[in-house]
Amino acid sequence: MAKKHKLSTVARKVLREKEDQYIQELANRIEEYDTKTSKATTFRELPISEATLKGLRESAFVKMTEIQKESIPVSLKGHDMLAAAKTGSGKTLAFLIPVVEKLYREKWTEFDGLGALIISPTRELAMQIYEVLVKIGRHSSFSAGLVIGGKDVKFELERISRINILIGTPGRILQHMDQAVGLNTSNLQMLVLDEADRCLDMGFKKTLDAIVNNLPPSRQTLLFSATQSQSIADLARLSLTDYKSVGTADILNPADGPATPETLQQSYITVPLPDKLDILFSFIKTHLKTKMIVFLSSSKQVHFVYETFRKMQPGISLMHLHGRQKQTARTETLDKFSRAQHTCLFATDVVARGIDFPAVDWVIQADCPEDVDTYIHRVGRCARYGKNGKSLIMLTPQEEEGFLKRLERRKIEPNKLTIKQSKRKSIKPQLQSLLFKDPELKYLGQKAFISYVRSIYIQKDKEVFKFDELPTEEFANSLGLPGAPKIKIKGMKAAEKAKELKNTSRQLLSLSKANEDGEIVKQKAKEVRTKIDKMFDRRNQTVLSEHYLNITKAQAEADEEDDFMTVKRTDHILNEDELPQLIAPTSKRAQKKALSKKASLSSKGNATKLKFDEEGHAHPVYELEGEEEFEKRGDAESQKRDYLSKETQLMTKVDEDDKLIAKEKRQEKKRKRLEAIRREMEAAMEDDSNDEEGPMVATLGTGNLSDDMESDSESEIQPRKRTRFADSDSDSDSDDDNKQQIIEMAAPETIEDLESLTSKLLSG
Ligand SMILES: Nc1ncnc2c1ncn2[C@@H]1O[C@H](COP(=O)(O)OP(=O)(O)OP(=O)(O)O)[C@@H](O)[C@H]1O
Repeated sequence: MAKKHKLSTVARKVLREKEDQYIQELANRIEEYDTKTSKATTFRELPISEATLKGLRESAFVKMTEIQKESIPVSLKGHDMLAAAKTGSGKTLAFLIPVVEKLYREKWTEFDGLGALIISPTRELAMQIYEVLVKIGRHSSFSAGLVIGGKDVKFELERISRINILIGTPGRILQHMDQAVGLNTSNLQMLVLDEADRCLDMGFKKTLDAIVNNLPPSRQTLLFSATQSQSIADLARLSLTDYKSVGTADILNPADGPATPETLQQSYITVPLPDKLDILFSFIKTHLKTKMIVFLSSSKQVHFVYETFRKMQPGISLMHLHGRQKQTARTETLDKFSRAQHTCLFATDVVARGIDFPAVDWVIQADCPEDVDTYIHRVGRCARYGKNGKSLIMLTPQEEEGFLKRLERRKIEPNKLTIKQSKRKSIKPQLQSLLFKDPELKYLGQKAFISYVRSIYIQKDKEVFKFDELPTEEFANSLGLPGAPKIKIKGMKAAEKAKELKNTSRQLLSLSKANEDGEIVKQKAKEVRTKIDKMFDRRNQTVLSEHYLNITKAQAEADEEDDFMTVKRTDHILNEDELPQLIAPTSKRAQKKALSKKASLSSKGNATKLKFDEEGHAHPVYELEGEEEFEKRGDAESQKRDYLSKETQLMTKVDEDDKLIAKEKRQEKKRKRLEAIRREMEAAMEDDSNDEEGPMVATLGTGNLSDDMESDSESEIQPRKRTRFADSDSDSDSDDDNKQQIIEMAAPETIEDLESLTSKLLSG
């Protein structure tokens, strides 16, 4: 036994020496590789390790894409890099291979701690990078981990110290760095920023600065993106030293052609805002045998369109994905959509960047993106890796000219499409009926309306997004709403504010308009209204007012719109002229009601208030006291002084109490305001792909990602069924040497399994 052990030690020593020699050879080959003259087209021709080559081969990666050919040899040489390449061109491998190779050449082990940090702006993208890393690094001997928020930091701490390659979203990574015994980055060799320009966008800048300040300056840094919207100066902030630019000229210089894939067929249609949903529904109905993504501007839009279209059954499976869903739901949808053949996914820009969905036929941009970069990333979800794909953008007449001009500047010239009249079908009546029947849907509609209007209002590019020209009333109708919910925008002009103030007499107005159920039936001058219309209005009023009450009750609970927009009123059309006056009820029923109220009051005459003494005798509230009794209590002057002093004391006391109450109220209000700001910041980070504050966490070695995501305590994690896998080169576990290559692990079926797979130290 001892002899055997000695032998294997010797064998290991020999192996180690061989490995050292091999690594030295690799280093020499890298040194000798001439990035200008060498014409390697396959991964095999690169100076990279057998372990990585094997991982690549087993994942069917043989030939390199352009960006891979250009960037990998340069990164292998240890240069900092700013790399840009079109969507779907294989950037993920372009940075993962140098990362894996660097640690391999450094003979990194779990005891060396964190060797590489990969930052992605969204959780979904982080998970995807992780999956690719697991595939190509399956024969490498270090661990990888995913930190995307959610699990309490303590839970991750023990595991994080053993991770060699960490992938995560900026917020969560920083959170770990901020821990007293947090992430130890002193040994870090490489930093990668995927979707670098997005990582530098507003909201991430400070976080990234803080992260970078925590990293050793000697590291190698790689920045990758499909667009380079930020200036080079911004990127240099990340202390790129003596960096090489790869592929950036194509992306930055429109003269070299569009920044979109050649295999992408791009088109646009001009659609008035109120017709958008009709056209979208017709489009889906006529493309049932396709896989498409429909981009909308906000989570609420996505939610509303998904819920209503689902009820109208277009004949294709529908899915939805946005930043306000729980991470488990998001992951599940991503997974389902990836596997589906014919389906339609409604999404926000949370999946606009980086996500590699297989075989997407169409990308529909139902709402205009905020800028051309977002356009490029959205359409980049199809036509990936040389495959064909089609995109369609719906532009309102207000947006058309401005946005096409911006696209043209980047050499993107989509074809104009027109819609056949015969294919046009209005879904307005169906939507109205749906919303009429389902108060929740109606509420969603109102929220969708508000968030769309808000999204236009907050756009920076006022030449494209013309808030003042929004056909709000027609748009609200097109969503199935009876009218546009009124929206108050902070910073309104004084005149508009005065107008709002005028509305305070609305209660009076409402009273006289109340029907027998106490509901307010809105009047629309000279408009013929059906019974259904009236019922619809009544329902509408009830639904929103209920929610409105909830919204106004606690400002702190208000969602992000409430910062600068609030639902000001719930009935939709208000004739300002009729506001402050006393209103004569117009309907017969209301007249009758008003009269009967009046009649009943007058018939009762003026009420006299009485009070009862201890014997039960009634007295008027105010009784004149007899003169004798009055004089018994002293002269009038002293009685007056006593009375005044008593009342003053009382008032001082009441005043103090009032002040105390007012102070408490102020403090409460302040607390709520701060709370609202905190929530809003969290929501802003959570939405639009800025997900690092969210509640999800996954670390390598937990064994099951979904358990991590759902459970709050370690104890909730269930043990999994374990399967034995052998290294493909070893076919028996009977002999001791082979036994060393056998790893016990769970069957890799899902991302959770993949994650647990990398937690093991696999032998190379
Ligand atoms: N060398 C290769 N051989 C075969 N397939 C590849 C190769 N490189 C990448 N791919 C495939 O091409 C697709 C796009 O790759 P990837 O997601 O890395 O693109 P990207 O450039 O990062 O796109 P985006 O800018 O949208 O993030 C993926 O499905 C990937 O598996």
